[in-house]
Amino acid sequence: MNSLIFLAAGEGRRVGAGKNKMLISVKGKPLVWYSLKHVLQSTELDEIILVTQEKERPEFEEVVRSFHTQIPFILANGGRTRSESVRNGLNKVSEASDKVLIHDGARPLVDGLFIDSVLNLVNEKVPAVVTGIPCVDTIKKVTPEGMVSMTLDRKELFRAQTPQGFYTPLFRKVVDSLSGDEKFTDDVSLFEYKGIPVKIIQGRESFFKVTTREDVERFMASLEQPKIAFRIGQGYDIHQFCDDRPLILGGIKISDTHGLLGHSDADALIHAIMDSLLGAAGLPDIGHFFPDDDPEFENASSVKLLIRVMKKIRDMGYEVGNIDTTIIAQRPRLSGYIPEMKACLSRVMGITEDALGIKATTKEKMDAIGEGKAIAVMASSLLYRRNY
Ligand SMILES: Nc1ccn([C@@H]2O[C@H](COP(=O)(O)OP(=O)(O)OP(=O)(O)O)[C@@H](O)[C@H]2O)c(=O)n1
Ligand SMILES: C[C@](O)(CO)[C@H](O)COP(=O)(O)O
Repeated sequence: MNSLIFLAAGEGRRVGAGKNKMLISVKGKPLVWYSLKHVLQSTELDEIILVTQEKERPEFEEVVRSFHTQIPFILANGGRTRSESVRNGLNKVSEASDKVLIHDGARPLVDGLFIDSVLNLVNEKVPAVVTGIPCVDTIKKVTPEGMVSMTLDRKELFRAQTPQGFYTPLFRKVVDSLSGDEKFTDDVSLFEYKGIPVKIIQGRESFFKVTTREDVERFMASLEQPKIAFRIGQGYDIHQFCDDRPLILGGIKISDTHGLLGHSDADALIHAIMDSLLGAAGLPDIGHFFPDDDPEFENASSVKLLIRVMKKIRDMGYEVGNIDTTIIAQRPRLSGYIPEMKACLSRVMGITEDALGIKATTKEKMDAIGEGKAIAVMASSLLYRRNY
């Protein structure tokens, strides 16, 4: 059985809102609503121990009711310190609990899948797991007089976050063995103090704790922007056949003659893909970047142009979700070449083969393409960008 102790009994003095920061209203909902919403995305939790100050209980109960969740919520009284609140919460954890997580309610952007992955790591042999962020700043140890006494080796330093997970029977034992006077600022410290190994895994910056007024603003700003921006784009290209050029499609030479007419190597598949990528990124088309009267691009390899387009979109922070294409050609028969095209283009674009669709069809002998005078290609791309 999996339990989570949800800490919400602080005063929020450092935020200075004149009330518990968990009850600050953000877009019409108390901050605790966001934390609980994310915690409730977990599929592994069997009970939540909600630790609150007694006088604030009704407000928290109202938030819990609003979720209409099946997970039992058990209420515990907050203590004078965070550690005391943890103790009180632990006293309410069910006897049958195997694993217990402790989570600061003040980390509203935690996610349920992450909670589940911490739970899955904990067992009798790995009895304590802490999440943290490797330090990127140089860390100074300082004296009370404001002088630097030493510089710590940041390679060995992590900033601890919650959730922190424990094998419940051992956690109970450790908590019972302490006097309660020890000063710990997080929960795995109890295990470190007792010499019990603690595993650390990487948390996420987004799980920051709302501690100051700036953190409240950072949280509000995070609600304004979508976490992932998706962009779609389409591309189309058509080239006439000619007798005296090689036929190159998808970066693959299909024949030495009966190729396509064009300023570059006339690889219509790559051209349509490039236009779809550029369009998705809101950029002008390939004619703008690789003009057909510029000698630089005469007989140019379209693979090389594709590399340049990929760099442009990656520089803007975009990644390819997937690309789908249809080659419309009456001749030659292309199905045998498609695996090679996929291998070549996915390598060039740095995407997996399953992110690239290449299909071929004919025009049933109708119109110029159907008469074998040209090849056309349609492409669609999905780009995404993470907003941090
Ligand atoms: N006696 C306490 C103190 C803290 N917490 C909870 O522990 C988490 C982390 O604590 P902190 O950020 O220090 O919250 P506050 O104590 O509310 O803030 P402050 O120290 O600024 O007063 C918060 O979710 C807080 O509600 C708690 O349950 N009981
Ligand atoms: C547990 C903790 O969130 C890990 O970073 C942190 O130590 C809590 O400290 P606080 O002073 O109670 O906010």
